Amino acid sequence: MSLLTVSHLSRSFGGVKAVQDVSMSIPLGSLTALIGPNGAGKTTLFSLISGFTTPDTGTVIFDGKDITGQAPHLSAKLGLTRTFQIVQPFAAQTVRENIAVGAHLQHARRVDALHAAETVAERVGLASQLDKPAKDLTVAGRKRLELARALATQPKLLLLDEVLAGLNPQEIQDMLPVVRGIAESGVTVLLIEHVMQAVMNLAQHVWVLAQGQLIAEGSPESVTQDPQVIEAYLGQGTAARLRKAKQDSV
Ligand SMILES: Nc1ncnc2c1ncn2[C@@H]1O[C@H](COP(=O)(O)OP(=O)(O)OP(=O)(O)O)[C@@H](O)[C@H]1O
Repeated sequence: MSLLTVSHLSRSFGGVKAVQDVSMSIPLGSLTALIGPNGAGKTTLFSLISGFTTPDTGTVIFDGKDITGQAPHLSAKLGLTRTFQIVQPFAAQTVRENIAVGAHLQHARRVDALHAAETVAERVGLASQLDKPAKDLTVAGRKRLELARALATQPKLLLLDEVLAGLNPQEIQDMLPVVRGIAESGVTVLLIEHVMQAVMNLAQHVWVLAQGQLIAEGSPESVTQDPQVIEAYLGQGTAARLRKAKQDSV
């Protein structure tokens, strides 16, 4: 069953076709990844799905409802939440209070939101940092906080925008089980990621965007060997050059 169905979604900014006629279907309970070179349209696609940007054409159906162009807080209430590449916590507030902001979507009473924040902190490995001001967190801590705030809204679908960016190899290794754990708890996850090691490690299915268009999809192994994908990342003619280099070397 599809939890999210995007049909023929397009959005231009002036002359730039950021997203062009993109259609995709995200199965309930899946962990999939959206990859593509810089400027491919990945973040714009997230913004179109989550309601931060209105599409020129196309539709977004989430959990059986048409949410095209719907305000982000209404979609979040239905269970669709996204994170942002640039993490902006309330710096002077504690980690607990920051996570509670997300929890308030489902919990009207402050005491309940603060309590829910503690449970979520456990899930992302922030339990020991709950009383720290957010500004005292490391980059890796801030990434976990962003994840926690999103998780606290109790999403059915979580759109993760580069939660591993800026982390060192050890921090990435530490974060992978956190993301996998979220998916295993029943949350459907779609992640934008440049760290290919993480994509290969986590994703069951990969979507590839280039210049606003979906150019490939499939298993991580198949898309990374797709000539069109190699060209999109490394430039025209690369796939043929690589093939020739391989033939010459045998
Ligand atoms: N608000 C905007 N106004 C004008 N142009 C925009 C706007 N948002 C995105 N763009 C343009 O749309 C294109 C797609 O950008 P987008 O940020 O979606 O790509 P991306 O794949 O997320 O890139 P990256 O991997 O570098 O984050 C780019 O050419 C970008 O400059």
